[in-house]
Amino acid sequence: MSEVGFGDHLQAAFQQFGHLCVGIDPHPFLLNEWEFDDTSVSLREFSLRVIDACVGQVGIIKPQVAFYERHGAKGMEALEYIIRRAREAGLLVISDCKRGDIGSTMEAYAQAWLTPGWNLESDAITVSPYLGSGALSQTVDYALSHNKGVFILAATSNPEAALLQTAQITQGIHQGKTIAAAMLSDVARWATEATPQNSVGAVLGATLDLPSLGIQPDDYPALPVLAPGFGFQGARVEDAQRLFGNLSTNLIVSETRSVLSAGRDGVVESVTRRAGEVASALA
Ligand SMILES: O=C(O)c1cc(=O)[nH]c(=O)n1[C@@H]1O[C@H](COP(=O)(O)O)[C@@H](O)[C@H]1O
Repeated sequence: MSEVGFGDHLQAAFQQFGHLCVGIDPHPFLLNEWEFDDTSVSLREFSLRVIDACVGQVGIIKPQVAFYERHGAKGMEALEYIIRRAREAGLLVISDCKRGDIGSTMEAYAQAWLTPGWNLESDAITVSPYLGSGALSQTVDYALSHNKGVFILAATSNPEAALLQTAQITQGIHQGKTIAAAMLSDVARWATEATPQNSVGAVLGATLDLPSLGIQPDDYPALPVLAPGFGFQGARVEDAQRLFGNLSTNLIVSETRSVLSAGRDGVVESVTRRAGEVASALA
């Protein structure tokens, strides 16, 4: 019997709840709006409220690790706790830790975040290929052999990224492509070869005009795509099919501030409404 991997859980989440992923980024300004102080205890309480609002409405959450790291060991303890609670409640947890280093160091990060039973065990992580995508091969192998997922940054939503990610490669198998297109091709190759399927994906910002980065979405297989940039950063989910073409099949629509700025009293309504809007946009 074949193993049930991250990709299978992702498909089940899409089918049951649609494509919304609620980011949990406890910005100090959000903590303040939610009438919490800026402490590790508040991080935990804030996150648990978001998790409660998500259970039964969305299938995927994405805690942003940086906001927990801000509080040192106590913040990381809060993160461990909320990841465990979310996974016990049936949510898929993509820990947004954006690790990127040489291969042997990446292996340690993969162990930290993707080992069953370990403190930070998540269902998937985000990683950066900007030390060379080959440096991520152990991470991809580790994730797949533990039925976990990996999302590799290809084209990011922030405007500063363009200078680097639109630069053209002048040698090797990707000669003539932009860096973003080359990264996406590498991710697509891993994604196609991966078993369990749908467990390796790319991060593509929804704020981008992909063709201007040399990326024609319909030229790629329908790999999982984590797409931040909807909502607060300005992209509209109504445009998702047009922006992502074939890649919208397995699109994870990631939103944080647009959903969480509803405040502690409005978050349940906000998550429910947004999940419905995303489901209709990608039906
Ligand atoms: O990997 C990410 O999630 C990510 C990639 C990217 O290209 N742009 C981007 O904004 N993000 C993350 O998505 C979140 C932004 O959420 P919003 O509040 O919806 O803008 C933050 O946690 C970012 O670190």
